[in-house]
This record gives sequence, structure tokens and C-alpha cells, in this order.
Amino acid sequence: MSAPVAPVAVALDAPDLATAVRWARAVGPHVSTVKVGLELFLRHGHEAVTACREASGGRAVFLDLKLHDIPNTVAGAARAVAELEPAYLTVHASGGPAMVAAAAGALPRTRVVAVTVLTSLGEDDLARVGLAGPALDAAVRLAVLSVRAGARAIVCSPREVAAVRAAVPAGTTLITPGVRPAGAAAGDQQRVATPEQALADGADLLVVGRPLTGADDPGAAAAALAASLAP
Ligand SMILES: O=c1ccn([C@@H]2O[C@H](COP(=O)(O)O)[C@@H](O)[C@H]2O)c(=O)[nH]1
Repeated sequence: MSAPVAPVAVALDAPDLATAVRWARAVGPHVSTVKVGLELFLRHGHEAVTACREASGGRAVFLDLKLHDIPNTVAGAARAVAELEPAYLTVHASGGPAMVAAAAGALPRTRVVAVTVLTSLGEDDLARVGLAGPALDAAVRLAVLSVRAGARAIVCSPREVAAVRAAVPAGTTLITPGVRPAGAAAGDQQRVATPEQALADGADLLVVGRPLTGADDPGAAAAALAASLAP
């Protein structure tokens, strides 16, 4: 029987490409997706995507650039990464429906993912930046607006995923960072839950970074996570 592959995007937040490639090679057999974020992309550009995809054995690439600008600029940025054919590209939902629509229009072959409320923010932080109401309300509101504008996937915390699931059309991919296996350090994440809870509440894809990449053996850690989540 083949080893289970978990619905997990491993955040390859490495300071250099060699480390990211080593992680991608180790976790690739056990997860569906590898995530290239700002740190890696700003240092290594398009090569970060092609190298990590190849090292992972051709897994889906989640390009987490969290674009946030006027619609024309975001459309241009999306076109600039189109040749990489990422499975997912993130934009900030708070950029507004026109901005989300511009990204979706520019990248028809990619799932444009709207990031609702960063999982590192607690309720106090939200009040401080003037976002009224609980994170849950804001996440649902931003998710609905974004899907109407053309986003085919949503990032929210696992604490909000059940409410977002109930509010968006079937077929919308729900992605949750802020996932921490029991006992793992939360670090800078505030709105967290376990992988089991996130999946039970309706997440399609879990984003997990440091609990895997910070392990002595990221490959073994990813295999253990995949085994623990296998039906
Ligand atoms: O709300 C968000 C959106 C994106 N992220 C990204 O996910 C990973 C999480 O990494 P961990 O090491 O598991 O904390 C990271 O790349 C973030 O940029 C997020 O955490 N929250």
C-alpha cells in the first residue's frame, strides 16, 4: 500500500534556496502542496518556485505573495507570475473586490486565494487597527465578498473555518494556516487549532510550516502527520 499524502501545504519559509529545496525533497512524498512565500520569493524569484516544485516531486505550488495594491498593479503582478502556473496565489481580501477580481481575471488557470484576517492577529490587535467586531465576523464578511469577486479559495484561521464554510458556495477551497499539532509551539500565531480540528471543521488544505520544517527530520515529521490524518 502507498504511503498517505496529507492535504497539507508545507510553508518553505527558509532563508536560502538550498534549505527550501532540501525541505521540499523531504516532505514532498507526504504532502499535497509546497508553499513558497515572501522570504523565498523575494530572494530567489521564479527559480524558488521551479526548484521547489521539482524537489517536491511535482507537488502543487502555493505561491503566497499576499498581493495588496490597486487593481491594475495587482493584475500586472499576477500576470508576472502566470508562467509559473502556481496552483494557488494569495491576495489580501481587504484590498477589496475589484482588486480580487483583477487578480482572478489575470490568472484564470490559478486558484486566486483571498486572505481574510491574518492568523497572527488576536482580537486586541484587530481593535487596535480599527477592524471592528470579532475576527470571525470579519473573516466571513471578507470571504463572501472575495468569492463573489472571483476568488476560488479562502485563507482563514481554523477557528473561523466552520463559519466560512457555511457562508461560501460549495467548491470554494478553504485553507487554514495557524495549524499546530498538539503540543507544538504557537510562536507568532494567535488563532490556532490542531490539524484534526481544522479538517473536522471543513478545511480542505492545512498550511503547516515550522512544526515540520523545524523538526530534526522534516520528512519523518511530515510522514507522521500524514499518517495521523489518514482516514
Ligand atoms: O493568515 C495567514 C496567512 C498566511 N500565513 C502563512 O502560513 C505560514 C504559516 O507558517 P507556520 O510556521 O506554520 O506558522 C507562513 O508562511 C505564513 O506566512 C499565516 O501564517 N497566516
